[in-house]
Amino acid sequence: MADFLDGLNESQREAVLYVDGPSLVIAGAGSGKTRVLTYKIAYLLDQGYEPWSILALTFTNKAAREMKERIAGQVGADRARYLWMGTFHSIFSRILRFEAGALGFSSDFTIYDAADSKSLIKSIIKEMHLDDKVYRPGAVQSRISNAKNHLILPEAYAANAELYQSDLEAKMPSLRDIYARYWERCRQSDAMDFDDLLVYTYLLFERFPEVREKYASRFRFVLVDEYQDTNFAQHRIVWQLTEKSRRVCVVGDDAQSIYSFRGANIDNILKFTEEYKEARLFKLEQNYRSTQTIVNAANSLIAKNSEQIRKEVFSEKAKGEPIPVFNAYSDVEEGDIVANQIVKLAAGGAYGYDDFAILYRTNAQSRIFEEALRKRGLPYRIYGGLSFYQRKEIKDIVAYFRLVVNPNDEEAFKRIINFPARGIGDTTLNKIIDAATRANVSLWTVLNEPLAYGLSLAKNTCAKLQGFRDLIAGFAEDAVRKNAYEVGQDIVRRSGIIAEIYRDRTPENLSRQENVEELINGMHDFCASREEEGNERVSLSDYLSEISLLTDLDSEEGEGARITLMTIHSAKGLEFKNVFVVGLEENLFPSPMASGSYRQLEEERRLFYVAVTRAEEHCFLSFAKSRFKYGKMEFCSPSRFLRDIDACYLKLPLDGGVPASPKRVMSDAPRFAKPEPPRVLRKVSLSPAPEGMPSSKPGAAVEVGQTIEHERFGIGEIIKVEGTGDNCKATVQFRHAGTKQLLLKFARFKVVS
Ligand SMILES: Nc1ncnc2c1ncn2[C@@H]1O[C@H](COP(=O)(O)OP(=O)(O)OP(=O)(O)O)[C@@H](O)[C@H]1O
Ligand SMILES: [Mg+2]
Repeated sequence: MADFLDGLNESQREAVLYVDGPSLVIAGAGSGKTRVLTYKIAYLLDQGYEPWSILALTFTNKAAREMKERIAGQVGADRARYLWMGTFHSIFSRILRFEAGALGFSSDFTIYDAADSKSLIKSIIKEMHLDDKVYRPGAVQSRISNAKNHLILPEAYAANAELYQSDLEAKMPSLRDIYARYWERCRQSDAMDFDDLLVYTYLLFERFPEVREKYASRFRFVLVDEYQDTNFAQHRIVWQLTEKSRRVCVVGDDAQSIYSFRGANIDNILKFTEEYKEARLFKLEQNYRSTQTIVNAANSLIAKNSEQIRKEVFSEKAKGEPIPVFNAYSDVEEGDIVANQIVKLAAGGAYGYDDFAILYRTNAQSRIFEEALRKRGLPYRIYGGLSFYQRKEIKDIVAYFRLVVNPNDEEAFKRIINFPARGIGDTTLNKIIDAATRANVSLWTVLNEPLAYGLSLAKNTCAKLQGFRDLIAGFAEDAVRKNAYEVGQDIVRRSGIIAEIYRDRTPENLSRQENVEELINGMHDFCASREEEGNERVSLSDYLSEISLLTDLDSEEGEGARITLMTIHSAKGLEFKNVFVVGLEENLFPSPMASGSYRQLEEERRLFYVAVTRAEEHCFLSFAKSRFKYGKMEFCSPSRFLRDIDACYLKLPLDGGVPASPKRVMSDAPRFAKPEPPRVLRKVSLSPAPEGMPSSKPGAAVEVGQTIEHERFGIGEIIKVEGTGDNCKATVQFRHAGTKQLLLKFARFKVVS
């Protein structure tokens, strides 16, 4: 024990060793808050706490995984495995699955993602004959979400004069009715949206004191990272669990609170010491991440905010170089400057590609950087694009899975009732929705007995509905006996989806085919690994619970080092040797939505602080003087935030220099980040039989017999080449990934021999 405490400084050690009551660690970026939590958990385990009695709540699942790995290194993987560690959403969905019955849900309840809830809100607005230009679904969704994050349920919402007033001002007087209807519809669908996972956990503990007691005594110690970004609901749940035990430790930095648009509230930090009166406050002042220049620059920046808890932060690392500010002529040139800098730094040999991150304010900025990196053959990975599970073909299949597991799932129902096309049109669907709404039942219930619910339908429409019902009911029967992988494969084949996407061999379809195979392979591996852990039959429902909260941050790291591209919001808690903070322009960063409000401007400044403090050795800032926006060129002026950093820490301003001559190593990378293929041998290929004669070799630089190295599938031998030009495809027998057909235009590989 003494050994590993050596890795802490005096104040960190004090914070770790204090376990007798509530504590709060407030400290600046890079000062070891997350490290304190990690060590504290190891310490608790060492003190005899059982792993399952420790609950640690992190901001991303990835953060939880990394923490667990570190703890495993200290106390052994066997013990670390049983820790309750994850995001609020993933931990509480687990608890809710156990306790769903009490709340009137089944344990197979669906989790609606943001797109599902938006789609349901859209239908409701339509059914209520409201104007969707006034009641914009996105705006309605965020108001409902905000209410939920404040634990305001529909009844209380309707009774609240202040909220009504605000809805009137927004010209949305019916908002409370939409909310009430939305709430009911989710219940009928046996579905919870992301916010519900918190609301229902809170309700569970509030309405069932014995259940609350059970969890409050199971979790003997509760720890929370990034506490500044918890919302009211999360804050209350932590209170429910620890009011009695008082064993709670939260860490955070008010200067990094960047999620107020999601209901996070810095006041939670302040309230903590009011509610846990005996709480001990620990401060950490030494930054172990960044050079002195970066720390000082960040300090000078955040000092411009008026609302903050005063803290000292210093670094004893190298002084470091002043922060260069690049002044690009255009957005495209900004991309080139950044890519050239990376080439230059990487050439020195001191850095791998995973030592670089490009951080931007909005996802839309990624494209330019992608192109610049791609031109130079630099490997990268984008986070925050569509995650694998949000792609259309995957969502379609997952909708089948969802309906099979939970036939009441309205959004899944609507998505696939006529996909693939089976002649059931919108008119019929609308009749079903109407009847279901009138009778307060799910769409599935109406589908089962259309006549009983007064549906007037043509005979052949009835037959089609019956066919769909039987298809799903058949899968559901199988799902009780078979494992997720077997049912999944069956569904993909028998639903007609395979026929649909193998119908023609357009490049889009080829990539869809690959994705579907990826999904099924993923299911195979999921079942295999769960079975290895001793689970008997891994059900489709188990699989769905596993994937419904995954984001692209959670997919496996790519093989080989890559440059990271992400928004600053997703970079929270992370660190990289070299960080590029780009697009520092007015109307972009700060975001145009923030410029009008002092509070929001301060939040944008905190966001900038988060960005700069991700850097360990080099931080680069850049802005462009012109940028393509909404299809036209706009001139931009440098961000006011650049003036907030003391000039002595900056190297001002630099022009781009000569763009490097682009060299091509790999061809086009796909637009979105993709989960890596599982490491075990692939068990299935869903492709139909290979086509007859190989066509003549096209102009592409590959031929049968060559060995290639693919970025994701590894080493393989080309066994067939067909098609020409853009349609040129190679069939490759990979050593560890089975046989794949690659469209050369898109494939990322190099010829080895
Ligand atoms: N006492 C220490 N000795 C050596 N390295 C340390 C020490 N404390 C922290 N570090 C290192 O400093 C870096 C920052 O630590 P950590 O990520 O825990 O900070 P943080 O306060 O959580 O930062 P953020 O506010 O960005 O989340 C990590 O690489 C960590 O391993
Ligand atoms: Mg941290």
